[in-house]
Formats: sequence, structure tokens, C-alpha cells
Amino acid sequence: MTSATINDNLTQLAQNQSFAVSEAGLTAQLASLATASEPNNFSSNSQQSPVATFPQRTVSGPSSNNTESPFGNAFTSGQAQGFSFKNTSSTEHSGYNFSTASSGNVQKFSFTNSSLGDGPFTFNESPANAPAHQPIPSFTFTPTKQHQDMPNNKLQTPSSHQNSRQGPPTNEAPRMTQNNMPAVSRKPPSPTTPIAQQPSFLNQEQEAPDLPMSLADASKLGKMLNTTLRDSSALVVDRNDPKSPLYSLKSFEELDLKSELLKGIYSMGFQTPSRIQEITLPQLLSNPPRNLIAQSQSGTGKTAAFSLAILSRIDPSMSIPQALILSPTFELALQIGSVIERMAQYLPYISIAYAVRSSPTLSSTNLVRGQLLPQPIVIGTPGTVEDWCRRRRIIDLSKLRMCCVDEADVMIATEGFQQTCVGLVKGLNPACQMMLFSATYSDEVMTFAREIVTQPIVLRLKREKQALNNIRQLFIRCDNPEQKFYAIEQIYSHLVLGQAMFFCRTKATARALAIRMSNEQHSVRELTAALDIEQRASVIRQFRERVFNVLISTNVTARGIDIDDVSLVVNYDMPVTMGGKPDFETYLHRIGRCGRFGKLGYTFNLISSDQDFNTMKAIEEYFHHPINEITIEAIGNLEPDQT
Ligand SMILES: Nc1ncnc2c1ncn2[C@@H]1O[C@H](COP(=O)(O)OP(=O)(O)OP(=O)(O)O)[C@@H](O)[C@H]1O
Repeated sequence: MTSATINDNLTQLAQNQSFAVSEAGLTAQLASLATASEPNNFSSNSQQSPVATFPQRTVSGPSSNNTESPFGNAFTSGQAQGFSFKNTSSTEHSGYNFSTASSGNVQKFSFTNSSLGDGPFTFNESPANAPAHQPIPSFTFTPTKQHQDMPNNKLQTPSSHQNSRQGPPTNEAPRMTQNNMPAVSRKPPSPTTPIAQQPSFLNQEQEAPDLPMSLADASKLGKMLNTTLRDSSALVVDRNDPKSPLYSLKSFEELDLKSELLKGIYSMGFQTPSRIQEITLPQLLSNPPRNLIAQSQSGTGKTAAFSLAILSRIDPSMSIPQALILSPTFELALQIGSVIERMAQYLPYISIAYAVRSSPTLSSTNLVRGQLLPQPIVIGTPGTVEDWCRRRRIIDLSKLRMCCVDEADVMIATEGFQQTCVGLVKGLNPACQMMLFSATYSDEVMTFAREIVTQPIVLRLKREKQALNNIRQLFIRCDNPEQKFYAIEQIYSHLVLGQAMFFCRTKATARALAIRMSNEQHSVRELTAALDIEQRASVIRQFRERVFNVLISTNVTARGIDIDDVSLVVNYDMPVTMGGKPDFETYLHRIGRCGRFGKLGYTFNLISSDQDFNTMKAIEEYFHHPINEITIEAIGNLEPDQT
């Protein structure tokens, strides 16, 4: 097929809204999906400071009508607040690259901005030719006068801040060091001691175990003052908007799902499929089965897409593992299982074996070596799955009919996972249907994925479409760790509308932050790899049940975790690779913990060094998505949404 023909077909099919289950139909669906992406409001030229210094706190002029901010006019206009959203310019980027393999050769279709060509779509030979980006200038951190004047220990004098809504200072002064810092306990806490009883060691130089209760009270006061802040669950992006990745033209009935499955998903509150479900399900259910490598933004329903495909194909007459789902973490494996259990509640022959350490359904003593599991679906982490396949021989890879790799990019690219996953995939029967899903794929990972998956259909998002517009991205400059904590306090006091996740780089930082916030009577818990599996399961369960508001974590929960009420993500530390480079994918997954399925979410990046700033700028450039500045003062000044 020539590029002109493809272009004509796409244009015509998109106009006709034809969604027949055929190659052309698939292409049309993709074209439709492509136009459904959100407007790109980023202009790298206008955002990028040419000056090689850390930008000062520039204040945008009054932003006319930012009715989307839940924080209202005070958040969006004027010098006093120091913050405004950029105006969006509505463009029609498709956001998707789509390619399908035929006869061993991968044809690649790329949908691009209509303004770049005659039709709404253009054909590119290689989607790997990603748009070139400007080199990132280096920045020097130059605190503003305002920052320099800020007291080092804001925590002691919250009410001294002109914009603070916090409570009055107490008369009791904290114990101070010679440097006028609160005294610090350097003794590391025991992991077994309840957080609330442990001393804080967030900043080894600035620790405040003796702080009077002013912060906790101040925080409560802040919350009382913000009682009119809207419940985040009300902030749902309109699914009728054809630009939304949640928009679809089909109903679940039209996807040819079993009636029991329809009953299951309707009982979960699903009404219509999302884009990724609408597009991938017909492909995954086609005969002969097709392999798929799919990408869709965080929180757009990938789990349901592969789960429905797997549940549709399970043969009730076979009591052996038929489908394997690989997940990078224990938490995610359990979450996927609980989604499948709910979907399959009217399919009595469905059961799940969890191949994870401390499996909730199978203790290792129940496993009989060499005797295949009776459960048709196995969900697990690579190490345990490999153990069950190779050593215990209770899963026969050659008998599996479906294999899904969730968070596929990290599974096939990360040292430690790669060898195991690729080894498992190589042991599969060639007829086994492969499904790879993720919100992110670097070009290298995609190339590698194509090598291990035979003749896949590839559904890929353009980079600038990967960051969702329903997740607002902001940054706050903090000159030192104490200011970071002060910013966190302000955010917690004023903006934790539902639930929030705070991401730290290391287990130690997460623990220290959790301890310190707990000591301030804030409703937080930590979840890191330092906890054992039972503790991790318990923390995530309690978070789901809203026993506490803020989960302080590391990258262990950056991917996949789906908690409906999370409306705020804070990068306490910016995500970087082991080599200190910006970790683009992890950033996107972290912020994707809020703004699930179209809800409005807010992300704050705490920037306290040149490296942080450069990392943030590189991320901004990479995804072509603005990260706007807000001052710490402005956080305390936010007003309830007027819209
Ligand atoms: N068709 C649908 N209708 C309504 N809600 C849906 C639908 N599909 C999925 N959801 C809900 O949307 C939320 C996000 O779905 P899911 O966790 O599958 O996203 P995801 O794309 O896998 O995200 P991530 O990339 O973060 O793993 C879940 O709470 C899920 O129940």
C-alpha cells in the first residue's frame, strides 16, 4: 500500500467513522483514536529560557479564564499568587503511531498534525524519527532574594508567613542547635517501631522532635479553611469529547464479549470502552490470534483491555494454566488479579494463581512439584513465575495460550527482569498469543520488543501525547531540604483533597519523610521495598480503604497502582536513572497515579538543586508538556474552585 493510499483511506475512514473489524477498520479506529488525543499546549520555544541561570520566580500576567483550576482565580491570576497556567493552543495532534506487521515486514503509519499536511494524517516511513529536541541548556541555581530571606526553619513559625493560613505560634520554643536549627536525633529508627513513635531524621541538620504542636494544628486549620475545596472525584474529564483517550464510538456489546463478562464489567460501573479497549479488543479476539504491543496513557484502561481478552479466550474444559500475566511488582500483580476477579464474577470456571512471594492463594507447601496448577490464569512477578515454571514445573510454558506482559517496557529493559522475562517468552509455544502493554516505551525498548514478539500489531503513542492534559504539572523551588518539607506541609494542608502519593528517591528518604509527617500528626504511611510483603499488602489495602491520606513511597509504587481517589502526586525527589539522567518513563508513570481515567490530577515537583531543575526541564522538553512554577507562598493562598 502506498503512503498516498493509506493517507486517503485514513482520511476517508476517519470522516466516515467506519469501525469495521478489518485491517482497514482497525486503521480507521486508530485514525479516530489519533484525533482523540488531547490538545498539545506546549511550545518549547516559548517555555525555554535562553538564560543560563535558574529562572527567577517569574509571574505570568493575569490568566484570563482558567476555569479548569480547582483552585480558582487566586491560583490563576495576578502577581500576588505568582502562578498561572499557560494558555492552551488547540492543535490536533494525533498522538498515535500505528504499525502492523505483515509477512515479517513491519509497515509503519504515523499520524501527525493536520497542519503539517493536506489531510488530517500523514504517512511516515519511520515513526522512530521522533521530533528533534533542542539541547537542554545548563542552569545555575540562583536563589531569589525572596528565597534568601525566607527563614530556614519555616516549621517553627508557620504563622509568620504572610500568606500562611496556619495557626498561631506557640510560646514554647523548640530545642535549637548552635546554627539556630532544631536539634536532631541521628539515631536511625528501627523499622519495627511504629512510625509515630520514631524520631524524624529527614534532614540530619534540621530535625524537630520537640516542635510544639503548631504545625499539626496549623494543618488542621488549613484543612478547615479549605472545606469548600471540591472533591476530586467530581472532576471527571468529559468522555464525550472526541479528543479524549477515553472516548469511543463503540459499546461493549459491539466488542463481542460474553454476556457473563458484560455483566461483570457493568457491575464494575463501566459503561463504554475506552479507546485502548475499543481498539485492542477486536484485535486480541480475532482468529487466528494476533500478537500485540500496545501503548496508552496512564489510567486509560489497559488492564481491562488485556483482562477482557484473556477472560474471553479461557477454555473452561482445561484445568491447567492457560494464561500468564507478568507484572513488575507484587502490588500490581494483586491489583490485576482483583480486577480480573471482579470482571469474571459470573464466570465460575475462572480462578487465579498468584505467583508472587507469599502468595495469597497458594502456600509453597501446597504446590506439588511437577503437577500443573489447576488455575487457568497465573499472575506473577518474573522471579517467582520462573521458579514455578523451571524448578517446580507447575506451569508448562509450552501449554500456555496467552501471555501478557504488563508494564512491558520496564519488564524487558530493566536489568534483573530482562533475562527472566525474555527467557520465559522464549519458552512459550509459538502459537501462544503475546500481549505487551505499557504507558511508555523508549525507542530502544520498542525495537527490542519487536524482536521478541513475532509479527506484532504495534499501537504506539506519539511522545507529546503521552502526558495527559488532565494532569496539571507544576514545580516549586525549594532552596534546601527544610524548604522542601515546608512545601510539603503547605501542599498537605491546602491541597490534599482526596488522597496523595509522595515519591522519594530512596527508601531512607521515604521513611524519614513519613516519620516526620507522622510526628506532625499527618495521616501518612510509607511503602517501600524495605517493608516485607505482608506489610506492603497491608499498607496498600489501607490506602485503598482510605485509612490514611498520603502514601509516601519510592518507585516501587510508581507504576500501575490504581487508586481512584488519588488526585495529587508530589515528586519530593525528581526521578533519575542510576546514572543520574532524567528518568522520563518513571516520571510519567509516577504522575499517572493521579488523574485516573480522566479525572483531574495535580503534580508538584520539588526542585532544590541545579540537577533537579535540569531534570525537570529535560522532562518538560521530552514530553512537550509544560511544567509551570508555583511559589510556596501561592500554595497557601489558593482558593476554592470557583467553577
Ligand atoms: N471502560 C471503562 N469505564 C470506566 N472505567 C474504566 C474503564 N476501563 C477502565 N476503567 C477504570 O479506569 C481506571 C484505570 O484503569 P487501568 O488501571 O486499567 O489503567 P491503565 O491504563 O492500566 O493505567 P497504568 O498505565 O497506570 O497502569 C481503573 O480504576 C479502571 O477501573
